[in-house]
Amino acid sequence: MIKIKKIDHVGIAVKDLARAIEFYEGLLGLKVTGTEVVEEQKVKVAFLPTGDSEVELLESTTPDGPIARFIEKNGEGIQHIAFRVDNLEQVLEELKAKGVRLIDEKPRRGAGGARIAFLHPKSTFGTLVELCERED
Ligand SMILES: C[C@@H](C(=O)O)C(=O)SCCNC(=O)CCNC(=O)[C@H](O)C(C)(C)COP(=O)(O)OP(=O)(O)OC[C@H]1O[C@@H](n2cnc3c(N)ncnc32)[C@H](O)[C@@H]1OP(=O)(O)O
Ligand SMILES: [Co+2]
Repeated sequence: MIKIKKIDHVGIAVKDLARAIEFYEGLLGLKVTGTEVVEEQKVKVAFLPTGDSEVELLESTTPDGPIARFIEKNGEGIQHIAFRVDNLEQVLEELKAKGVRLIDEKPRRGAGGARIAFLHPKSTFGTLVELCERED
């Protein structure tokens, strides 16, 4: 039985990370707790906690990465929602067995040492879903 623990983060695609941070920190009063480049995903990210969940701002590091492609098609905005789970491998196996289209069959390395995997929006009623497992 799959158990979603909480919304881990909401991923927001932006063109200019520094300028987006000026808004989220300067005007909304959130605080960046870490920035990091995740090469495999071709992104530079910043995390800003909001209560029990976080905002993840994502800027593309290349013109052909998933964030660049998303912005090209849709403009800036919410690109994915990430749910926290305990046993990612098992969750992926279970969803696959039930016919859900997985983008990642095996966990990949995400920001902050998390293990992550994406579900295809065609299988999730239009939202790109990230599953992630990490220490609290
Ligand atoms: C660092 C890490 C972390 O948190 O630790 C992250 O978050 S990394 C976050 C960035 N990394 C990722 O997003 C990796 C997973 N994403 C991907 O593999 C890709 O972006 C896909 C989701 C498969 C989309 O690929 P691609 O852009 O090549 O395909 P496409 O444009 O032909 O899109 C196929 C269909 O999916 C839809 N589609 C594409 N991206 C979407 C999105 N973000 N949300 C909802 N729907 C989306 C398109 O509109 C299209 O529908 P129609 O056919 O109806 O037009
Ligand atoms: Co994410």
